[in-house]
Amino acid sequence: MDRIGRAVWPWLSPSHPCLGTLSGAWSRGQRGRKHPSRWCSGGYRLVKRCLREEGKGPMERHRDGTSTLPSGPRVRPMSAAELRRGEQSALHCSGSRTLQVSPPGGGPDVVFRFRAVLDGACTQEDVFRACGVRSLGELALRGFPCTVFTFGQTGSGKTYTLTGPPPQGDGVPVPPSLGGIMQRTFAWLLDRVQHLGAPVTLHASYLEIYNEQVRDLLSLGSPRRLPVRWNKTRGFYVEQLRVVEFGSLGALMELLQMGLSRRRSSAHTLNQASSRSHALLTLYISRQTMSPVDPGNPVGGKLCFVDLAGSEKVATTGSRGELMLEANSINRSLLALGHCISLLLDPQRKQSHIPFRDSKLTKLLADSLGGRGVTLMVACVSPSAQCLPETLSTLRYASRAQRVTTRPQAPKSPIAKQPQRLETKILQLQEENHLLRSQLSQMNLKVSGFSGARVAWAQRNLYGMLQEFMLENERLRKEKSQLQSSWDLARDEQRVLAQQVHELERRLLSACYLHQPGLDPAPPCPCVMVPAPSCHALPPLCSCPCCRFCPLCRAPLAHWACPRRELQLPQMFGPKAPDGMPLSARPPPWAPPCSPGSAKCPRERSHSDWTQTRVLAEMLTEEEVVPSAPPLPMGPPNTSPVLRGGATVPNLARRLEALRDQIGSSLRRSRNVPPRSEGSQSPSRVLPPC
Ligand SMILES: Nc1ncnc2c1ncn2[C@@H]1O[C@H](COP(=O)(O)OP(=O)(O)OP(=O)(O)O)[C@@H](O)[C@H]1O
Repeated sequence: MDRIGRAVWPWLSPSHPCLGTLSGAWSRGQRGRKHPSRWCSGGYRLVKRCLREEGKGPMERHRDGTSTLPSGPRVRPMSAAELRRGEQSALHCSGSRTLQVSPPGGGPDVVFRFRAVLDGACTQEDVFRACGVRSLGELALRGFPCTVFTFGQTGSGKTYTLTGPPPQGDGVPVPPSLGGIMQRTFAWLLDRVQHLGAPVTLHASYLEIYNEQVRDLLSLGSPRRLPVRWNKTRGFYVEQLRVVEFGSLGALMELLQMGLSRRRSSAHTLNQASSRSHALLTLYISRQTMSPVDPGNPVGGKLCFVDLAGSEKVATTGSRGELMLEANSINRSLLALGHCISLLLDPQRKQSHIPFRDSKLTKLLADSLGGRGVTLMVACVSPSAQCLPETLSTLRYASRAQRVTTRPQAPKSPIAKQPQRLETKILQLQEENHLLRSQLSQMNLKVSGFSGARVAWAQRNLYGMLQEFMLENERLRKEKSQLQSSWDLARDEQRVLAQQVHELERRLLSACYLHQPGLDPAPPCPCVMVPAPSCHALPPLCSCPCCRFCPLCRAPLAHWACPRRELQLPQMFGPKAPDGMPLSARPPPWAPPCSPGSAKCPRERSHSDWTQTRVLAEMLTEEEVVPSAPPLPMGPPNTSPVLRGGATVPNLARRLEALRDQIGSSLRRSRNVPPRSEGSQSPSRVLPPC
C-alpha cells in the first residue's frame, strides 16, 4: 500500500491559510534496525504523546511497530531579481497536499503528493508552528537527540527559514517578526524551561564545516580548525569544541549572532549572501528528572540546528576561483549526505554499511540520520522555472523521505539498564535449567531401560550400602563417646597429680618442723629395686630417698611398677597391704579419695588402669599436665618431654625429686644419719642382680 496515499497531515486544519498553496516541510526520524522488537517502544509513545500535547496529532504507526513523521516541502516566494528577469513559476499547488511541477515549454507535469505544503505566503511564525519544532524541543527536554536541518538549492531560503534574513550590518539583530525557526525555538525553550519546575542546565556550541574543515564559531580567538574524533560512547564528536553555558534568551541570541557574523558567506549570481559552509548550532539540555524511580538522574538531550550550504551549478552561479573550490567542496559533502540518505531510505540496503565517514558533514550528522534521535528536515525549493532541475531533485528527495520509518529510542538511565542485566541473568538461568532438565531426562531414560532383575539388584545394593553407612555412623558415635570419657579421666588424673605435689610440699614442711637432732636413725629402706626399662617410665611411688636410684645403673627408679618391689614389700607390710588390698591393685597414694555416689571409686582401679589413663591423658591433652615419668637419666639437663602441639611438659617430676631430697635430708638431720655417698651400698640392698 502506498504510504503517501494513506498519509495525512495532521498539523494543519482545513482552514489553514497555507492549504491550497505550494509549501511544506518534511521530516524523518532515525533509521530502523534489524530487530525492531528489541527496541524500546517508549520512544514512540513519548513522541506520540508529545505531538498530542502540542495539538498536532499523532504520528502514523505501522503494524511492524515503526512510525512515520509528517513531512512536506516549503517554497519561498519569487525574489525581486527573479521577477525582474521575468522568470516564470513552475510550481503549482493543487489541493492541500499535491504539488504540481509544470516545466516551461509544455513538457509533462510531475505531481508530488505530500502531507501538506507551505508556500511563500506563510510567515515565519506559520512555519515554526507548522513544522513541529516544539515537539522536537519537548523530546529534547526528555533526553532525545533531535535535529532540524534544511536542505535545498542555493538561494532557496534555507538560512532564511532557520535564522531569518541575513543581518544588514554588524550587531544589527534580525527583527523578531522575521526571526526563523531557531530564534523562535530559543524563546519557546527558555520559556518552557522556566515552567518546568526542575533545574535545567543549557549549553550551546556553534561550528561550521568549511572546505571539509571544522571551525569553532564560538572560539575565544579567531575560528580555528578542530579535529573530528570517534569513540564508542560518544560516536563522532568535535574535539576541543567550545561549549558555552547560557541562562537567558539574550545570551543565546548573542551566541547566535556571534556565529552568524563569523560564518563564511559570499555573493554569487543566485544569492547575494550565500553561505559557503554548513553550520551546526547545538543546544545541550541537561535536566534533573523528578521521576520517583530514578530521582535526580540528569537527562541529557540535545537539539541541533543544521543550516546546510546549498547545492549549486557552477555554471549557473558563475563561481570562479575560491568560490568554485567552495562550491566543489559543498557539492561533494552534499553528495555524500545524499548517498547516506539514499542508503537509509532503501529497505533492501538499509542494513548494509552506511558510509558516514565519507565527509565531515555525514560524520557529524550520523547520529541524527542513523542513530536514536528524531530529525526534522525542511526541504526548501525555489519556484523559479530557471531552477527547475534542482527543485525536482530536492522534491524527489523529499518525496522519498516520506517513506522513512522512524523508531525513536527512549534514553536509558543506569537504573533502566538494570532490568536488562536481570533479563540476561534470567536467560542464563533458564539455559541452566534446560540443561539440568535434559540431564535428568537422560538419567530417567537409563533407569527405565533397566530390567526388573537389575532394578532389584540395584535396590539391594543400595540398601546394603545404606546399612553399612548406618553401622559406620554408629561405630563412629561410640568411638567419640569413648574418647570423651578418656578425656574426662585424663583431666581427673591431672587434678590428682596436682594434689600429689601439694601433699609432698606439705610433707616437706612437716619434716622440717619435726627435725629433732639426737633421735635414732631410721631403718634402711627395705624396698630394693631392680632397674628395668619399664621402671624408668613410671613414677616413683615411694618417697624414701634411698629408693631414688637403681643400685646397678644408678638411674632414677620408678619402682612402684617393678615386680621386685612387691617381693620386698611384704617384708614390711606382710603379703597384703594394711588395708587388705593387693599391692598390684593398690592405687597410688596421691589418688583422689572415693567420692560418695561416684560410679567407680578411683581407689578400686588397678595399676594398669591408672597407667593407661595417664598415657592416654598425655596423648590427648595439649594443656599442662603432671609428668608421668621421672627426668630422663641420659638426656640433657633441661630436656623435657614435649606434648603434641609442641607444648613442653612442665617438669613437675623434678620438683617432686627436689622435694623428696629436701624431705630426706631433713629426716637424716633429725635422725643424725650421715649423708649417703654415691658408692656406698646398704647391706639390705645386696640382692640378686636384675
Ligand atoms: N520565505 C521567504 N520570504 C522572503 N524572502 C525569502 C524567503 N526565503 C528566502 N528569502 C530570501 O531569499 C534569499 C536567499 O535566501 P537564503 O540565503 O536563505 O538562501 P539559502 O538557501 O540559504 O542560500 P545559500 O545556500 O546560498 O546560503 C535571501 O535574500 C532571503 O531573504
